[in-house]
Amino acid sequence: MEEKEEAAWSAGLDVLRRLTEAGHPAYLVGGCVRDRLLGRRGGDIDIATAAEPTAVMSLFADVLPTGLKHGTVTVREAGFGFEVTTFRQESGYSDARHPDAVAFVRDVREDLARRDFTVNAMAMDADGALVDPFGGQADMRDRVLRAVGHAAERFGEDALRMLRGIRFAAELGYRIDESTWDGLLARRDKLRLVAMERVGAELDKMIGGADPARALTLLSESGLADRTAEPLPPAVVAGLRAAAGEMAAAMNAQGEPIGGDLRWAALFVGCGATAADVLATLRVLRYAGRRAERIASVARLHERLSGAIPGGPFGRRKAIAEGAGAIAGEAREGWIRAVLDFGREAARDWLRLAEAAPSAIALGGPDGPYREASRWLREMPAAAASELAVRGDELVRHAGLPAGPWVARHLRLLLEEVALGRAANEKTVLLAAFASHLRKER
Ligand SMILES: Nc1ccn([C@@H]2O[C@H](COP(=O)(O)OP(=O)(O)OP(=O)(O)O)[C@@H](O)[C@H]2O)c(=O)n1
Repeated sequence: MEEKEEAAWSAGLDVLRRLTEAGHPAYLVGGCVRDRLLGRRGGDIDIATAAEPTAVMSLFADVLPTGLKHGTVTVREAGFGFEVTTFRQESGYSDARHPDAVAFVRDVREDLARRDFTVNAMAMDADGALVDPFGGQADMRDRVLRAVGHAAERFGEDALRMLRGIRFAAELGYRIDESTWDGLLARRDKLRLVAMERVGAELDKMIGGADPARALTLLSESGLADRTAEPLPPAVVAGLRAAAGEMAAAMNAQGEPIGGDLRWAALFVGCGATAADVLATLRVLRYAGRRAERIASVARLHERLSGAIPGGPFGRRKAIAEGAGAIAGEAREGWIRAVLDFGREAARDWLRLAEAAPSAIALGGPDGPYREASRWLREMPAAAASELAVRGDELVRHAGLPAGPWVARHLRLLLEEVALGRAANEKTVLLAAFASHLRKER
């Protein structure tokens, strides 16, 4: 991985040299310079130059006009793509997201002046020399996130920058400069102008980042959490406020770090959001399909286990942890039924959360029954109808009845018996059990 990133970096420098040799000042700019100085690798390598797009296009063989209106072309070099953008100034911003007009300028400093934060407003030439007119290096040293120039203006130009600011502060572990924070508070109502998918993408980076708990705290303190274009469910907003501390345990877990989807699940579970809140939130944030399903399944399973759904098995957890026979048996059965209802995947996800943050997630604390549950899950001979030693069409043939919804119902009955260890997962055993179920139904 590292090798590939170094190869991309040196290909980027080649592009810079080609431009410079043709008489056009050119620099690496923005996030790639910031990350390089911080010793971080990866991410896009962006180039800014005095050359106008037509001049850039004439210099490179493999080049695509990807954003001519904004002065951007994509140069492909050594198998990597680089956005090369003409130095520009922006003006207008009537939608608080995009400039109404851009104008090409001659000096990289003018280009840097339109950027959001000092650490993002540095340029580096092909020899590694920095252009740093706003004190980005000093702010890095002091670990402070500061807007370039007048903060309220920067946030008014593009309201997304408020979320970016919180993300960078959390990711880099920087404090937010006071006048930058004041500027953010002054413009926070503009957040409603930002498309929800953009809000979702920023939140996702915060949750998946280095310090999600801090990001959530800043979101609440700034009031941005209640100012999105489409409201987040009140339970979630309240949860962000209340649970950020507790969630730190789950999301910034000391043990095996958990990935983005599970962190979302941890957040929801930890703030007591219902599965319905979860789905509503993910819909508002435009997280589609499988992801939303995965996160919601964990929340549903947790809801079941915590007894929010009647019959939750982990209610008398202390007794279970102490191994009290009848209650442990009941818990095991409840857990197995929950696994059948929500799937092995959700069960594994939930167990990983429980292990990562026993006090926040696992009902019953560090000694709670999740350890037993892990064993119960491993010992289940089948967790889905497809794992049974008998298929639906065999039941149809055996019964001599036309296929119908009864097939799925009977497969489920057989699955429960197998999963609970009351019947062996063998065809003859299952067909006999099926015959007996049929007789009872008549
Ligand atoms: N709303 C924005 C977005 C970007 N930029 C500028 O454009 C650069 C590149 O933006 P982008 O690639 O979106 O972000 P990065 O800063 O590279 O960081 P990340 O990739 O983590 O989002 C930023 O560094 C910043 O100089 C900005 O001023 N305002």
